[in-house]
Amino acid sequence: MLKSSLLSRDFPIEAVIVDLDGTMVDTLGDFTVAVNSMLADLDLPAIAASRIESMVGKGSEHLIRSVLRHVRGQEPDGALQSEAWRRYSRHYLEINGQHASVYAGVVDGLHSLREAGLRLACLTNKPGDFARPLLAAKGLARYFDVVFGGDAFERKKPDPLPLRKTCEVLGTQPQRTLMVGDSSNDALAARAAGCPVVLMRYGYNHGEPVEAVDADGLLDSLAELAPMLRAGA
Ligand SMILES: O=C(O)COP(=O)(O)O
Ligand SMILES: [Mg+2]
Repeated sequence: MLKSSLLSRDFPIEAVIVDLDGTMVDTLGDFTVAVNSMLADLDLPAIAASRIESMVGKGSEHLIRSVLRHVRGQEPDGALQSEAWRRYSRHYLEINGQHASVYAGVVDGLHSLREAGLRLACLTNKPGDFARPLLAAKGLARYFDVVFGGDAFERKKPDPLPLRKTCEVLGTQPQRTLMVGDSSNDALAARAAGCPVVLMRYGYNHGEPVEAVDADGLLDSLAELAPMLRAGA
């Protein structure tokens, strides 16, 4: 269901910025395998996928820090953090996409948005070197004019900077650029940047119900979006 403000004739949507993890691809399996391989290397105990799910969303450095804090019960020092990061990124790149699946409706949804003449950007907090091969492996890269990872700009979502910069590159105003995400990170960044925002109900919202997040609508499938935008144009 979308709020009517999103369908305003004053600001028709010209471009869509799409989040990656939890929005287009269910990557929890990849995160779990890479994190637990890293923990095994460091002789640390494994962590459950359900726990990892609540730690995903603020980029890989944040994930590693949260995992180490959880399994050791204390803040990791810089040396452990960098060794963990080195091992995690090696494992992640080895298995990238093998334990991940594209959510139902994503391919149809992206195809329809392009058919409707909208420009598309992928903006994720995942490092760009992880995101680009994943999009390519899942056949999603072709839909995007640009792809920005969490290391593309000085700050990540929930800071509005990545959305503002992406709008600049797309050549669209924030009010005409819709953010599609799955978490409060995406919604906070969009609100602060002045972009309308819709969230998928099925993603990872730091273990919190997504219904509680301030957004312009919630979707069960990305395939619902283009017909809704067309109806409001
Ligand atoms: O890698 C993460 O932490 C989450 O990435 P996302 O911004 O695509 O949800
Ligand atoms: Mg996400």
